[in-house]
Amino acid sequence: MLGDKILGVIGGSGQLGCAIIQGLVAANALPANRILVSNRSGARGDLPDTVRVVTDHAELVAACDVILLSVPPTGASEMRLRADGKLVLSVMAGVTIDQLAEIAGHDRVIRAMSSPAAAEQLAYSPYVLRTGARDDAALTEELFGAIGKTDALHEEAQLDVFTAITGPVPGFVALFADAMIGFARDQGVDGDVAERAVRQLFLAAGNEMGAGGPSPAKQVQWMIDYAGTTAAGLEAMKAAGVEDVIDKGLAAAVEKARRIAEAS
Ligand SMILES: NC(=O)C1=CN([C@@H]2O[C@H](COP(=O)(O)OP(=O)(O)OC[C@H]3O[C@@H](n4cnc5c(N)ncnc54)[C@H](O)[C@@H]3O)[C@@H](O)[C@H]2O)C=CC1
Ligand SMILES: O=C(O)[C@@H]1CCC=N1
Repeated sequence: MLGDKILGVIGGSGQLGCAIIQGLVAANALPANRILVSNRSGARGDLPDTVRVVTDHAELVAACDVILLSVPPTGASEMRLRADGKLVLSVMAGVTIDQLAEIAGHDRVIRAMSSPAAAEQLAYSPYVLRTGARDDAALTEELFGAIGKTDALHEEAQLDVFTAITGPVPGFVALFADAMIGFARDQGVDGDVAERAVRQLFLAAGNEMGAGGPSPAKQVQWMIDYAGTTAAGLEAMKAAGVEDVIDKGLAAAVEKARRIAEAS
């Protein structure tokens, strides 16, 4: 279905738009010659060669069946695509589905979140759709399924939660990794060794968590029940309020995503 369409990515030379295109092409979901990019700053080197780049949105809209918006949210709500009933999707943080309907000029719109892990087909891309796009769920799942995993959400507000937790990659995980590297360095471990060790840990943990198996909550409980060195560390972290700190940080990110709608 998606393979029969022409996809236009507005902002497709940017970090996220380019990663989505790379992932779609790598997954053979869409050949590069069926993708158009419209970008204010022109082409960028790592876009597949046969992606056509234009600077005029009207040219892209006229040529494409499906339009994906991936420009910065500031000022995005002022765009007017006059997309003539064509499916318009967005991966922009904070830009609401009502604003998307204004941008598209109709309500065949889908608001999603994704991440640059799309390039490796490892993004998580949840979405909500407006009534006018209710027949487009299968195509949307094909598109986002090709670049990772996807879910249909029923409450738009939850997209702001995923903007905070799965939009940035490695995002908050990098902070935890850096704290572990810092701890090892403070114990006298060479910086390069500490970094190599922690990168390997996160690779192993990521593979294990991504493969399914017991839930993270069960894994924590097993480590606590094992009553070894890790249990001592986990209990000390919990007693120091690590979960509250994470809650506060993520709540601040969600709040910022919600403020974007007012500012954009
Ligand atoms: N980078 C990330 O990790 C994530 C980004 N997002 C969202 O994706 C969107 C794009 O973000 P990035 O790719 O990081 O930004 P970016 O700054 O790397 O790329 C944006 C691109 O859009 C172009 N552009 C700006 N205004 C334009 C316009 N009016 N018409 C055509 N092109 C225009 C710029 O020249 C630039 O190439 C944002 O809305 C952001 O909230 C969402 C999840 C993760
Ligand atoms: O940090 C950001 O603003 C981008 C948008 C969503 C996730 N990362």
